[in-house]
Amino acid sequence: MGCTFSGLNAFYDAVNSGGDVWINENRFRIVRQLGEGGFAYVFLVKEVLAVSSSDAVPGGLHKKFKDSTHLSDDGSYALKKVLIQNNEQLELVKEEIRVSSLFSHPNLLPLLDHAIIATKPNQERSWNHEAYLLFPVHLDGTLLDNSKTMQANKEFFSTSDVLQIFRQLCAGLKHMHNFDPPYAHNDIKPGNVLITHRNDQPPLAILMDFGSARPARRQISSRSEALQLQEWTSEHCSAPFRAPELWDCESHAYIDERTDIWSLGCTLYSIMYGASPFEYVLGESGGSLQLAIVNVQIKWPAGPTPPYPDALRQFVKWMLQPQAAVRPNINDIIIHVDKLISKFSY
Ligand SMILES: Nc1ncnc2c1ncn2[C@@H]1O[C@H](COP(=O)(O)OP(=O)(O)OP(=O)(O)O)[C@@H](O)[C@H]1O
Repeated sequence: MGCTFSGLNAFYDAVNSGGDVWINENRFRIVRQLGEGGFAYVFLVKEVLAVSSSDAVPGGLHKKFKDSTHLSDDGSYALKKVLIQNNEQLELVKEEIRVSSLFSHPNLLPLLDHAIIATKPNQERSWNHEAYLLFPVHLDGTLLDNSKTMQANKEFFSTSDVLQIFRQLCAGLKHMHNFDPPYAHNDIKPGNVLITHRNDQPPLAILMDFGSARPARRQISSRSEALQLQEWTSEHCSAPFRAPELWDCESHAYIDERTDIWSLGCTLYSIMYGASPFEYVLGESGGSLQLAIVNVQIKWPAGPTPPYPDALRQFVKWMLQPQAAVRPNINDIIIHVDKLISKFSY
């Protein structure tokens, strides 16, 4: 049994007992593991409803989120368990919880509930912690999972599905970029997009993992600030999707949410071809990912398949503008993708 961590209002009780996990007043049974991250495990869980009670259905979460379109009909959810071994990790999880709770948009994965508990004292005699974050579950996997399966089967998304998936990501990202203050997601990549296949409709795309999201705009005014930014991004922004200005930041620079537009361009390329335009370097001995990115050495697949129109390639190139100051913003991107949708969707 865990010991309740108290100190801030945001912390609630979570108690492990008999294979079930309590998050505040709701109880969940672990069904199976769905995935794994750096210090986290993600499980499929099912809400355990109170028996012999006339109001057992709907469950506690349905009472709490009456209007939410994200709640499941059958009480299934995704539970992320984060292992926390030091204060820095504790602060990072608290920040992930704070930022995840800011946004409300159909294409951004909402945090439904959370709990942080103290477990057992570590060698320094301070407490270890575990955090439990509850999300809607999307069982068709991430865009990365889908791309891998499709590549193995020599399949690819239709032009129409590429554009519709991308349009949804833009809608979610616009919510973050137009927030007051604007937020950058900082880790846009296929592994952070959940996909749900639907009958007679394009796949549903939901952006997740706000662990690296931060207020987007900052003025860099010294060498040490530039190096600090580079160090932070090397830990938080996946390298094949990281914008050039985050690899080699000048001592006087203005950084804004257009770092995400670069990652969005790499993600559009990935929806089409299954990997970042710069990921090929990782497979080549001696190749430098940083050089390929800073010099925008995009490798386009040869051959007629997949048969995407040249307009899509030009769209990717437009987002992969190495000078951030002239890179388009999310509103420009949405205007353009809508034009492409009306031209190429049927
Ligand atoms: N809501 C969900 N529904 C279904 N599967 C999920 C959900 N959330 C996460 N997963 C699965 O768990 C994996 C890890 O989740 P997540 O990316 O949130 O962990 P992380 O620790 O932040 O990972 P990383 O170290 O890559 O940043 C995902 O790649 C996905 O396969």
